[in-house]
Amino acid sequence: MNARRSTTSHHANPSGGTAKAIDVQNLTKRFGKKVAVNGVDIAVPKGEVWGFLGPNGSGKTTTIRMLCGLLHADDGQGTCLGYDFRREADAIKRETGYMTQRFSFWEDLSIRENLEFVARVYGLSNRRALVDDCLEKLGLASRQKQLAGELSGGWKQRMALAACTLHSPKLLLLDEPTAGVDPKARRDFWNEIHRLSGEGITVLVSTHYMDEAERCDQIVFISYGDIVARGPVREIIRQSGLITFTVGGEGARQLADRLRGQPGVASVAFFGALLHVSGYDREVLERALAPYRGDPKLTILETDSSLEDVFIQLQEQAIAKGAGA
Ligand SMILES: Nc1ncnc2c1ncn2[C@@H]1O[C@H](COP(=O)(O)OP(=O)(O)OP(=O)(O)O)[C@@H](O)[C@H]1O
Repeated sequence: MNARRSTTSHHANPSGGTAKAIDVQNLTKRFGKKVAVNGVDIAVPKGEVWGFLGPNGSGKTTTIRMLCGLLHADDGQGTCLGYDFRREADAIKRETGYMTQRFSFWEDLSIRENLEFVARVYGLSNRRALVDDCLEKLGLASRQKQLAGELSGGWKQRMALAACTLHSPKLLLLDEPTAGVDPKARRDFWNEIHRLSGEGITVLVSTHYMDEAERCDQIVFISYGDIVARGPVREIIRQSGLITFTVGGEGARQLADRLRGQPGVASVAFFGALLHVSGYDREVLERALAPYRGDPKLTILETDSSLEDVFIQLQEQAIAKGAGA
């Protein structure tokens, strides 16, 4: 089921159009001969939550770091929060909260001490009240004296979110904020993201989790430095043109190897007890499944392709393109 929030028109600006928090074109970064980000365009309306997806090493972190001025772009133009992203990095940093992949706080300081430290680094006034307010909003007040090093993964991430929102940023760039965090803590974390978005904060969040992608207003899928799909989840699934059948029942598992590589079968994957068999041509796909239709122990049904089906396909296409290049 698509768990997306209903969004966004309430964030439209008074002039009628929807103002952009991020509006960059041709963003490019090379490391030696390697092109990590290859002329990417991203335009995120203010107040929306966008998901940034892609296989490991596809350029998500590099893009995020260029957007907040931590990494110099080799090419590209545009604005972040209305500032020129190449020339006004300091202004962007002041109004942006960036959460890195790795926990980067003092493990031997308490939650409160960490937040007070961050408040000092930002030169914020009225620090005590600010930290109090932030602890309260993020449900950290009762744990404020706990050492950061003793927190579970979920609470660490919550503290990191508190730290990167302390200075009231307008934009949050979150790099895999929930990696390794349990489902309940992930859900709580996402509730916070949506609460912040409700306050008008724009969020770009990278993730490998499909359920998280489905909570975003739109997603951008990047592979080998290129954007290969973008849009609301349903739209990406529709545009993919992918057709999926599920195969269930006794013996379904044994079918996987037989179906893989058959004409018309683009991918075969297990989703719990069901086998998802996907392709682009219904007729050819039906032909591949036809020999098993008569088996009374098997149930073969057409289903909506999931984002994960599409994600796997996009990834395989990108790998094939990379191999052929
Ligand atoms: N400082 C660097 N020097 C050289 N190569 C780098 C550097 N930073 C990133 N890269 C390379 O650039 C490519 C993109 O990396 P990046 O970290 O942006 O990917 P990612 O999509 O964030 O991956 P992950 O999902 O694993 O975090 C990778 O091939 C990576 O090895």
